[in-house]
Amino acid sequence: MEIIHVSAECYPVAKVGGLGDVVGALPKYQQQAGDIAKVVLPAYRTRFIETHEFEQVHQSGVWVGQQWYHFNVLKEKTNLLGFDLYLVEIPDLFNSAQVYGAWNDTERFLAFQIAVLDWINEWVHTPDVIHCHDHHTGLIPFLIQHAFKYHRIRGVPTVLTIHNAQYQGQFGWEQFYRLPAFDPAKGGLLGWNNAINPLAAGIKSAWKVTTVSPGYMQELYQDANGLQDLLNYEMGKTSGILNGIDTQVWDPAKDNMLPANYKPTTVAKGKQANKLALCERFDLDPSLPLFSFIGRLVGDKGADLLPDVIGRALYEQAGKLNFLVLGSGDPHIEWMLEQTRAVNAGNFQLFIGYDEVLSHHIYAGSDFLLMPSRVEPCGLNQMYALRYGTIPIVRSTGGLRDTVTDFGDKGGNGVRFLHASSYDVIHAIGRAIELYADEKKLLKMRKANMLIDHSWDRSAQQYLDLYKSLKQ
Ligand SMILES: Nc1ncnc2c1ncn2[C@@H]1O[C@H](COP(=O)(O)OP(=O)(O)O[C@H]2O[C@H](CO)[C@@H](O)[C@H](O)[C@H]2O)[C@@H](O)[C@H]1O
Repeated sequence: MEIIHVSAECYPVAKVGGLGDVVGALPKYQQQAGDIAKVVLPAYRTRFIETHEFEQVHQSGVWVGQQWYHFNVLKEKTNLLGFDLYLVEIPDLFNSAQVYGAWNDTERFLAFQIAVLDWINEWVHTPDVIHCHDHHTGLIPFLIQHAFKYHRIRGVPTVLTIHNAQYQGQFGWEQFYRLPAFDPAKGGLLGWNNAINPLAAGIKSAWKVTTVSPGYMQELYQDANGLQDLLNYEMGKTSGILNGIDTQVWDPAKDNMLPANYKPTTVAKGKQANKLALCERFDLDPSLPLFSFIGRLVGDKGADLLPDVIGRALYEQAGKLNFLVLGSGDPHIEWMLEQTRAVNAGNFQLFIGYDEVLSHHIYAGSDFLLMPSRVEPCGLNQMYALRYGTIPIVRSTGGLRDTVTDFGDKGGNGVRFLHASSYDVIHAIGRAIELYADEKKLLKMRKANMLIDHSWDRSAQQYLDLYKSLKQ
């Protein structure tokens, strides 16, 4: 079976968050299972793209409204990632390393989607399925079915995976002329709430719609940032498939980004060595339990709670714990965290920015990983934490609820709390400090957590079963 993943991110080519991890891993597992998996993404000017070799396999141009853009399709030469990587180079629109947040994002991702379909339309064969990820590729299922120029590939099944329904990519109806000509009777499929909504268009037009955990799918029927009615209407074609993690990239026994490698049997010594190096770098006392946070500093991740949580926990539990935060995002949250550090520097350190190597080191060198997310479709951090013997402390929501159980219950692997409030997070931290004091229990949990299988094998099979169900 030939599967084409179309995405805005793919690790290690271009990664902003968890979407990159998923699109960098799932195709690899599909390829290992004997299928042909290809990934197509825009050619940003990221370090990976600048430092690897590509061959040109196609060149053409697209009209986006009255604007003409030349594009090339480039293929990575060595199959380095374990699957074929194709980049759509549109020099006029993707001319920096920036993935999202450009003033003309709508134009950039529209041109990208049209270029991808134009290219696939020219192939001599057709793929078995086109798998789209998030709203940046959400117009593809609509265009392939209703834009006149794609009639050759009309029958190709499409799957849309929602990694985060908070982001939908809406733009005004006055811009509909930018899309390739389509059957006007079908125009309503593009819209939601008086705007063209690429995520809604994808949900309406894709043959199957998935999201990244069963728990989040259930939540989306109640609240999907305005799309809940649509998801209820389309319920029959929706399902939740839990993300896996790339156990080759995320393996504490072999991870070359760590100062010290370790496995379940050597976790006590290994984690201590990583913690010592981490605490030395950030000037923190290694004898205290280390609570860390890694991620985008946005309200959905509960990052706005961190300044209050850190300030109050360090006051209430003075001298009993340290915090470390790695992330970037909302400038106000960044500023609040800087202020919190200014008065708690001995027990709280902060790295504002994106640093893949440091993130690996924090997963390995921390005792606890905090995830007070308001919304968490799946969450990968808690699975990385489990694999690195770090205890996750999570709000009971979405994929976090599907993967973390409370240590108060038999066989529990982490600490869970209910509300995204400082009070609940601080209470959970208090329970974690008690757990830390029980060395025997902590070690047993760490060892057991490291052995939990969150690899992609099972989920990749679920995707395969889904694709097979689409074969006519
Ligand atoms: N400053 C920083 N420096 C280094 N690394 C950083 C970093 N900030 C984040 N990361 C890394 O980015 C990834 C974040 O993964 P999440 O699953 O939390 O992501 P996100 O919310 O972006 O993705 C969405 O898609 C994913 C995939 O489906 C879902 O799991 C998730 O719930 C959904 O919100 C992890 O690999 C983390 O280590």
